[in-house]
Amino acid sequence: MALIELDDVRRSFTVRTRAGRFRRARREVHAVDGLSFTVGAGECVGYIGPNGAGKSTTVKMLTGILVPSSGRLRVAGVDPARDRTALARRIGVVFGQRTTLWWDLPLRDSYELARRIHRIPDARYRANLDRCVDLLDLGALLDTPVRQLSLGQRMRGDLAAALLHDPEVLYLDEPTIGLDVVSKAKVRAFLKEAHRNHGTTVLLTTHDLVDIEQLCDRVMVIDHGRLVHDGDLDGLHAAGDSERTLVVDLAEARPPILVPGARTVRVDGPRQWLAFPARESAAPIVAAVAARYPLADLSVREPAIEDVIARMYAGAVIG
Ligand SMILES: Nc1ncnc2c1ncn2[C@@H]1O[C@H](COP(=O)(O)OP(=O)(O)OP(=O)(O)O)[C@@H](O)[C@H]1O
Repeated sequence: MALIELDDVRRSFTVRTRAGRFRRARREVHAVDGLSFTVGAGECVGYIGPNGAGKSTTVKMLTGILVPSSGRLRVAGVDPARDRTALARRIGVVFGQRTTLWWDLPLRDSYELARRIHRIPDARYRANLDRCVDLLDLGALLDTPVRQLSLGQRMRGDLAAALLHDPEVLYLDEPTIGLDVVSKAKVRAFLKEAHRNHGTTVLLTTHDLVDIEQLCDRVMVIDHGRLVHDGDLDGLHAAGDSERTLVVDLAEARPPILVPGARTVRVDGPRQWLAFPARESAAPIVAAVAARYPLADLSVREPAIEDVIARMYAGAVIG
């Protein structure tokens, strides 16, 4: 069953630009320009693209905040713009850069408000709150006003608020942006649990390919308001011929490392950067480096989404 359906959806904005000293010209911006896709119940789909590609405009239409200029759009069978209030009980939204929590109130009070707004039955509310507090490690923070929370704590608080009413669909807009490694891991583990054990359908916007790699089976790429890729992450890497980077810290400075399957692209003292195809495993390269060189540390870096998309265009393998 499709929970999200878009058929030739468009949304334009008229912007005024200065054209000479006294004249102003009107220009149409096609933020979303003929999007068609469906997301099935229980899918976790990455929705990525460069800045200004039309991601936020899509999510705003899916939540009913913006009305499409044309086309057909349904979420759980509902037209979001027409029935925004009914839909609000069935969806959850998390924005990495904005909070839906009450700034001056303790976390606990924001959750209590969510309980009333969504009319969550007592037993279900208590069970869901206990689960979120446990998985997101919120126990010690419940009585802290939101404005005193760190970014990572606040994000965990926001995630709980978005899931207390058991939404069928969850929109996540940059849920790991600005978080440290530990907070990112907590957020990802929680989302995995929500998706696997509760069948929540997730649409995830992010600039971090690790989010996609760990959470999504499918990734859609949007650019200039159009869908330019819909498939798995390996397919995206293959289309873009993209590369990951193995960052190697040797025990001492050495000439460029030579191992099969990777090429050394940079050397800075004992640190060396080795590029290898993103769709290949890092394991044999790590093993070869470890067998031949004295190692102090290793890490693998994902390519930037912008680079993957740029390479897709360079290879003109869009589909
Ligand atoms: N209210 C608006 N008025 C005028 N133009 C807008 C408005 N909202 C979005 N746009 C334009 O529509 C295009 C798509 O914007 P959108 O915010 O959807 O992109 P995005 O993919 O979410 O980008 P980012 O990754 O930077 O958040 C941009 O060119 C943007 O300037």
